Amino acid sequence: MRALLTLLNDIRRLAIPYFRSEDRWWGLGLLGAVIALELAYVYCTVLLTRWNNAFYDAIQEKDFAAFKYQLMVFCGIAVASIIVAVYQIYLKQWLEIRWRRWLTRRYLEHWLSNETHYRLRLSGDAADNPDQRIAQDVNLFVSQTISVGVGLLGNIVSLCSFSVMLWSLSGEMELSLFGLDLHIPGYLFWAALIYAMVGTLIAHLIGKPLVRLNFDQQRYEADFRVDMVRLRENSEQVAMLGGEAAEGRKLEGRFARIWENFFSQMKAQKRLTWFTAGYNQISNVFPFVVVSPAYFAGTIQLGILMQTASAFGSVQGAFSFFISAYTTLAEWTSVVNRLTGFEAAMQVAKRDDGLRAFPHRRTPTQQAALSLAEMDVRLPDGAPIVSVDGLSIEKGERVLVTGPSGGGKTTLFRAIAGIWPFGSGTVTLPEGAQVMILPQRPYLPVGRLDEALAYPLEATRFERGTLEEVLRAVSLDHLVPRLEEQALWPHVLSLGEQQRLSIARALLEKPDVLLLDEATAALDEPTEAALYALLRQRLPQTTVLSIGHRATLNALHDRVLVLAGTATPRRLIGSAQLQAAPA
Ligand SMILES: Nc1ncnc2c1ncn2[C@@H]1O[C@H](COP(=O)(O)OP(=O)(O)OP(=O)(O)O)[C@@H](O)[C@H]1O
Repeated sequence: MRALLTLLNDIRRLAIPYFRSEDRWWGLGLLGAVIALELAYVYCTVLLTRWNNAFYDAIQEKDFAAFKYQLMVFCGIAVASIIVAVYQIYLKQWLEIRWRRWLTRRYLEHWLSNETHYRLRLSGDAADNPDQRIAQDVNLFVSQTISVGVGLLGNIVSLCSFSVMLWSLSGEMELSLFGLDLHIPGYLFWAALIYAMVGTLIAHLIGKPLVRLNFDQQRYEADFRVDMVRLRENSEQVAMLGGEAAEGRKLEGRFARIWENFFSQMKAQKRLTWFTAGYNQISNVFPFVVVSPAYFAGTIQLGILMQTASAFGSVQGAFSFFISAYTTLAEWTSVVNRLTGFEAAMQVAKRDDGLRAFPHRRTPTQQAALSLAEMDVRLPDGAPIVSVDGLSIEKGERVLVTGPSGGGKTTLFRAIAGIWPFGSGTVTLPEGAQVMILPQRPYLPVGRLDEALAYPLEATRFERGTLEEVLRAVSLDHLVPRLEEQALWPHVLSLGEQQRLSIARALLEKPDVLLLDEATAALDEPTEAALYALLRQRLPQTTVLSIGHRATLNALHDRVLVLAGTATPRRLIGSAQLQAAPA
């Protein structure tokens, strides 16, 4: 019971915001129309049940005129039902896509703001496959919430209408059991109620494991897909390393989980179907068994028998809505759980005390371009990795950061750029200063080359001449005619070309602080030197911090800082200090 209340509360939390959003009038209008049509549909069913009485009486009485008249009545009810059914589906889908668009935008905004997508990755497995949650779960949530919600309402209304009908029909019948004449008020209603409730309860107990199994299945499917996407993205490396067999084993392993879980799902589904199929068969005759004594005793006409059977079927059908919708409900529950888990993980990732980013203090002064104070950079598990007591770098200064591999240089850069949330300390920058970090392997979005060049700004912000000029400046003249071409650029360009393209990006964006994390490591030394000279010439006001291992880099910088020490955390100190007092 508590689980049900939690589920309902989660659904409310996920669903309500849309109906309070800027799109609420559309949402409420469509929802109102869908509900009205659902009620109209129930009303048509009530009319049809009543029609049974008149129609079968006409047959029993062999009254041909009444029979013909009832056929026309039937046509009227049938046409109305068809129109209602068509528009109900149409408007339901309309509501679905509007709601989904709103919810997808909301999740995308959350996911992309405050580097949440990155922090979620850092925080481990709290929310697996966010892409699946945004693409698939949002879709399922919306469609199932509408269909289950509206279905539930329709079934409650149907239950009430037919219960009243059954109750009044019960008054005309006496129940005789083992020769005893019993008078139980509304006995047909009670019979339907008990029959349906027992069925619902048993189905609930049998179908319970399906919730967990559906949840797991979605997750295993997504893991399998993600691994194949990764393989596709890295297919060249896999081919060069001859890693197909290893990849095959991994994918087989991933698929094995799908296979095993699917079998468990099949078994659980089979158990449930044994029950539901049997239950549905019995439902065909159960009402007749209950009502027939009165018919054979001559108390009621054929029309009443048929109307009662039909009303009985509707009451029991409304009750057993949960039985027939059990798998949908199970899937819906898993979707709701996944979305609530995703929301909670995003909240944690955003929360300041959970994952605190290094505060970026902005100062109006232009004295130091960048200063670090009492930086204590840590790993996600809390282990200290780099410490910087105090460091001040002047505007336009070029500083090289060196140190052992795995020493924490990249992590320090992440902290300076403001995306690394573990640790404490302050990064101070001039007011409005823009920081840009260029990694060793630049990110090139799939699409046109000019878009990849201007990323994350829009290519249209730059004149074509400007884009051509920066390409030429970094010796990528041969790419100038391909600026409008669409391609998988990370696969088409060599790593050195990609690195030159990202230097061209920096030339376009002119950041105040440029962090080069082995951003030229794939280039030959003369080209590397030429690019550093270019940066000095084109961006003289930009403060450049580089990470690099080559000795030739020393001459390209004004100062060298070293991550010193053998134990963690390593301290960042000037190389002069290092010579004076080796750590
Ligand atoms: N997201 C992460 N989760 C856990 N540990 C991490 C994460 N990122 C980095 N580390 C660990 O932090 C340590 C420092 O990594 P970092 O990439 O900062 O080193 P580096 O000095 O730049 O190394 P290299 O010179 O080899 O590029 C490594 O031991 C690495 O495993």
